[in-house]
Amino acid sequence: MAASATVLAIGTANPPNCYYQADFPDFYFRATNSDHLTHLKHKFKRICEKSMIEKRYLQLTEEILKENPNIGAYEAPSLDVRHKIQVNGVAELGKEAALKAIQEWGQPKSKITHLIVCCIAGVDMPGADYHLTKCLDLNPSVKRFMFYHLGCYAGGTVLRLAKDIAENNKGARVLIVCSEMTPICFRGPSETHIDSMIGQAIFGDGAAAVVVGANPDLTIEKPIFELISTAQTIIPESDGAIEGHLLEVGLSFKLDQNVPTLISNSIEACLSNALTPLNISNWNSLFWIAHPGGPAILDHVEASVGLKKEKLKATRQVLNDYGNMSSACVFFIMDEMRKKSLENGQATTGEGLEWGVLFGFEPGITVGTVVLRSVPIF
Ligand SMILES: CC(=O)CC(=O)SCCNC(=O)CCNC(=O)[C@H](O)C(C)(C)COP(=O)(O)OP(=O)(O)OC[C@H]1O[C@@H](n2cnc3c(N)ncnc32)[C@H](O)[C@@H]1OP(=O)(O)O
Repeated sequence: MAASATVLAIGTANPPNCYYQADFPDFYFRATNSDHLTHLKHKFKRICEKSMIEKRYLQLTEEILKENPNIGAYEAPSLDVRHKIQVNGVAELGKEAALKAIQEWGQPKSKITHLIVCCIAGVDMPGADYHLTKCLDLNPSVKRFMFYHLGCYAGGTVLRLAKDIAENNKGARVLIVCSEMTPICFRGPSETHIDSMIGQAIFGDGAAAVVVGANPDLTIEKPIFELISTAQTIIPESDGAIEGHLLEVGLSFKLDQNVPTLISNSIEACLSNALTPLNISNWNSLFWIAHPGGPAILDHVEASVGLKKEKLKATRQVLNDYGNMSSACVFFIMDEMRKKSLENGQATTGEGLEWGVLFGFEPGITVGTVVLRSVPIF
């Protein structure tokens, strides 16, 4: 095995409350006391129907919303209560995912040398990295990195950092935890802020954890994907297309209607930059792990680079089963892909293919790219 960093284990977790998309408009309008806005409810139903999501998991329940009506208002001071729910929530969900990853890795926690934690919500001091170190009983001297408020490209960002750490610190084993929760941005509907309603229709809660290390000891460790190279870029002329502002009323999202076009217009250049060094120019020869921002983005990407339908199968499956869980999504897709590859008797963890690409994107619009190499399945 080459010296590139490898993903050695993956764990995922979701809150227990499962919401079926078919029932969500009724729940959302009832729980936010908005049933009288019938025109908006019809529009929200249309958006949910087109979301290509079957179900999502959310920490918020009708009970919590009844007890804290300001969370369900469109615009009411509610940061304190949202914060209270999330500071513990992100650490607890992250812990569940981390324990699963550590269990799969099969090595003692004391071997974890670095911890990278990433979440949009729950900004606090000390941060979720501190709480996870404590509640996972990691070495108190574990080297910690905390990323708050990045958004969906962060899956690529944390892999880039983990790769650099693992390849430049002999024996390093890096635990990444991405824990994403939506109470920070849940709010009632508004006629003048349809893109906020799109967020309510697509975002879900979930956490993912992975262990990354270079030069794995193949007698006790089992690589899943190799991390070959990483890149990040800002899409031209995309200023302000995706924004998130943390306000007294919670996190307020702006999603321009041309986001799918902006992303799909830039994808070819990102692929060329990442894969020309490997002499790869046939995008259908790759396995794909694309952050599922929304079905329109996936459709536009497919069309713009001529992808065959099956290329985004794992991505679409995760969108269908969990919605858009921001930075955690790409790790759910990695997990789905390696499991399906095994189940289907394919030769590698990447649907039988050798090379793959991982994409994340976020406010900026920033695109993060990671070139992956699969591992043979014996
Ligand atoms: C959290 C992060 O950090 C990063 C992220 O992932 S950000 C999230 C990025 N995702 C997106 O921007 C969502 C991309 N959009 C989509 O996937 C799809 O447009 C969708 C699921 C929302 C709707 O599906 P669609 O096939 O496009 O349906 P379409 O009929 O065009 O749109 C449904 C309605 O929503 C409206 N709409 C769609 N996108 C909109 C937008 N960005 N702003 C306002 N309205 C919008 C349409 O005008 C339409 O309204 P009517 O029914 O009244 O005509």
